Amino acid sequence: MANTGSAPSEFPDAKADGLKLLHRICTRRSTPPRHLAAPGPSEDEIRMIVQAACRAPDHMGLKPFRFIVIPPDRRDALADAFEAAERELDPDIAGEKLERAREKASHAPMLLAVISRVQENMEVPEIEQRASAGAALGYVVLAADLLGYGAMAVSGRKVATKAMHRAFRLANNEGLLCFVGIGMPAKVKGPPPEPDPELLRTWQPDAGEAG
Ligand SMILES: Cc1cc2nc3c(=O)[nH]c(=O)nc-3n(C[C@H](O)[C@H](O)[C@H](O)COP(=O)(O)O)c2cc1C
Repeated sequence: MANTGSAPSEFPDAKADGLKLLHRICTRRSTPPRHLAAPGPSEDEIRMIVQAACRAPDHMGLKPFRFIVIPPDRRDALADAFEAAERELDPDIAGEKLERAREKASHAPMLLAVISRVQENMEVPEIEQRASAGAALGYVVLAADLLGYGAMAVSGRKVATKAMHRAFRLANNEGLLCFVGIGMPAKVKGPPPEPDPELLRTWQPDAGEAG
C-alpha cells in the first residue's frame, strides 16, 4: 500500500515485501497433482485462497467464476465422473487407460474445480469474462503457493464433456475450466525458464506489427 500522506505508513516495508512477493510469483512452479501430498489447505486457508481469487480483475464485478471444493471423501464419486467423461470421449475405453483416468481423481489432498460462467452483459463481452475467470485461477495458484503449498491447474479433454457438466451440476452458461490440485509438493521442479523478451514490445504506431 503506498504511503500517500505525512502520516506514517501502516506498512513501512510495503515495497520490500512486495518485491519478495514478486520474486515468489516470478519463480513459482506448478507441481503435478500426483506429486502433491497431505496435508492440503485447511478450510480457513481455502477461504483465503478464494478471497485472493476474488481480487482478479473483474469488469463490473460480475464474478464470472466460482469454485467447488472436492474433499478427500468424495474422490470415489469423482473417479466415477472421470470414468463417465472418458467413456463419453471414447466409448471403447477399458483396462489400464480407464484405471489411469479414475486414478487421477485420487491425486492431491485438495482439488478445487474452477467454474467459468458467462453472463449476458452489454458492457462486458464474453472474452473479458473468460479472462477474468482465468485471472482468478491464476490467483488461486499464487495464493496456494504463498501459503506454502504446491499447486497446479489441470484439465484434459474430459472437462468439456457432458458427463462433467452433469457431475458438477453446471448451469447452461457455465463451463468447467479446470481443477487445481493443492498440497505439499513431494517433488519440486527447477527454476522456471526466462520469459521470452519478444513477449514485451513497445507500440510503434507507424511500423505496424514488425515494431
Ligand atoms: C486452464 C488450464 C488447464 C491446464 N491443464 C493442464 C493439464 O491438463 N495438464 C498439464 O500438464 N498442464 C495443464 N496446464 C498448465 C499447468 O497448469 C502449468 O501452468 C504448466 O505445466 C507450466 O508449469 P509451471 O507453472 O511449473 O511453469 C493448464 C493450465 C491452465 C491455465
